Amino acid sequence: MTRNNPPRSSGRQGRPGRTSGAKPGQVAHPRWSSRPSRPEATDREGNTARSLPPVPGEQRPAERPAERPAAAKGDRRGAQGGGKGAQGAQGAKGAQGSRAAQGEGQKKADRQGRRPGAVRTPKVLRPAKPVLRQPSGDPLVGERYEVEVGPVAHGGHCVARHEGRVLFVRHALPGERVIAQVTDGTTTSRFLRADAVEVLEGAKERIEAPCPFSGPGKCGGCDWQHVTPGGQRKLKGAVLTEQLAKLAGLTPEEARWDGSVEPVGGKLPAGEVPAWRTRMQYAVAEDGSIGLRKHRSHEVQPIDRCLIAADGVTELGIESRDWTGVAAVEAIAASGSSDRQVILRPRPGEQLPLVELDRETSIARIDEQDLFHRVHGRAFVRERAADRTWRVSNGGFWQIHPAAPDTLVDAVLTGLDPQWGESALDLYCGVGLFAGALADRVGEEGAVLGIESGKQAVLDARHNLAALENVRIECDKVETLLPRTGITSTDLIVLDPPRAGAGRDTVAHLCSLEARRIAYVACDPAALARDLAFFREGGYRPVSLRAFDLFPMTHHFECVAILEPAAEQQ
Ligand SMILES: C[S@@+](CC[C@H](N)C(=O)[O-])C[C@H]1O[C@@H](n2cnc3c(N)ncnc32)[C@H](O)[C@@H]1O
Repeated sequence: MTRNNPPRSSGRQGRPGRTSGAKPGQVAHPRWSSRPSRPEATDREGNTARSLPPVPGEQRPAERPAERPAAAKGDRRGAQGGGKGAQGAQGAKGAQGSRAAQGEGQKKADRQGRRPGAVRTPKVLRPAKPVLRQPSGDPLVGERYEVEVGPVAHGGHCVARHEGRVLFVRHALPGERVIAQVTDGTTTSRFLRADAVEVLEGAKERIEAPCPFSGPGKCGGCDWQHVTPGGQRKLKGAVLTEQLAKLAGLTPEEARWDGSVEPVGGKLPAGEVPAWRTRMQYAVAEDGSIGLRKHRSHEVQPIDRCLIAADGVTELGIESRDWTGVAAVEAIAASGSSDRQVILRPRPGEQLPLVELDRETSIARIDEQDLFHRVHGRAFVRERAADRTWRVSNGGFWQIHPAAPDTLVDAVLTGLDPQWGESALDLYCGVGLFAGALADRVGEEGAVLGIESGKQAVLDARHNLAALENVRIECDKVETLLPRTGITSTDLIVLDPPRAGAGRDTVAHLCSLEARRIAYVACDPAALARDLAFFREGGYRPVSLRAFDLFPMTHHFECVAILEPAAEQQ
């Protein structure tokens, strides 16, 4: 079979003459190759030159069936993210669909004047368009109410009430008495948003915010600069407890969670802020000063330093430059290598300025058609984690906290306890982090199938895991490709979906595969809790749940839930 062919629908993909050892329909144990036939330049959204339609009259060399491009439409990182159509041969119907999609893509490309080989860029660097909504009722913005602050809620704010109306209050802590100033809402709003602008009675976890740009009306990046590190983790734990109860009907005990949110990255001296953010997205004000967006706003809070930015980012000196003519700047400092990448979006009609930074860095540009261009240096950074070097191209997905990949891989492997010869799925696999770790454990008698919708991430994953013949990476949406594989059982599953989670249909499908264990890596506790309820419907229960503080100073955190068939737990 051709190297990059997807699994055959029988699920038996062993090399001719070789016994795979897989049950019928199980992820088989062939010598899958992760090697792409030919590496191609693509952007972080995954469009390759070949996946874009040819310009009229252009002749392209004939493509091997396994390399037939999927669809012309680009993937989107995160919840939006999937390409259209599986890569590779899906039979005549699939090929026709693919060609039809290309035709559509061609029309769209013609409309947009897109060049062949040009690649799309993610939403993240696109200037946001203001949404114009006409609110009903009289505006209450600026009104001040004295309130007693109630529990923390999902999203980084606390809940309070004033004359029966719910307020979501930022910069507050449970149990405090504060003056809350309304930032959003009218007399008819279901709830109001507010900032605690004055603290009348503070909680014991309250501290002076170390960052001068944090606070009411300022930078929207950190939610909890005013809270001790231990207090932040308690808040995150309270949010997880509440989401589990509300959306999964589970107590911490039932979820097999000890109630802690584990600190990551070692203890710092009191008052010091962890510099963990290896990827920063800066916004640029009209006057060229750089900063970060205010909370729920397109306004820029100018900054001269971000305390949570990793040293490798801070050292670039981005904040001390004039960025006139630029709309957005993204900076990446890899962990375990000295690679740095800065991705710039010039304002419409403006040329890329001469970029002089304090450290050597690769530069890329995003043009008005959202196309990604390498300006100089590499189009990728090399990250080091889980005993491997990982190529991550064009600002594609990689965990932001430098300790996150190792922490999550360790939690997944500890929870799944992969055995030699087992088969595994790595869903939403990005550049292959968990697939690589699983492949080492299941060995050459085992097999790992990774599924990822971002085409560039797939190329990176295939490159990163090229030495592992027991890994295969496929490019498509999980929900589209998985049912088409014909795989009816597997031993292990890792899923690491975007914030929106996996959803009912995907979870139902996963439950039908009769995996011995499932590891669910989740960055949103609400999506996790909802999906745990779906897993329960499918007969799976958590046997362990861990939460990690991988986003200090913000309300975000990461969870790893390990699930087993409920029957096994009796
Ligand atoms: C949270 S990241 C996890 C990546 C990887 N597991 C890691 O730790 O580096 C989620 C990944 O899912 C991809 N993705 C988003 N929606 C998808 C979908 N419907 N099907 C497959 N992949 C998807 C994104 O492109 C992204 O790479």
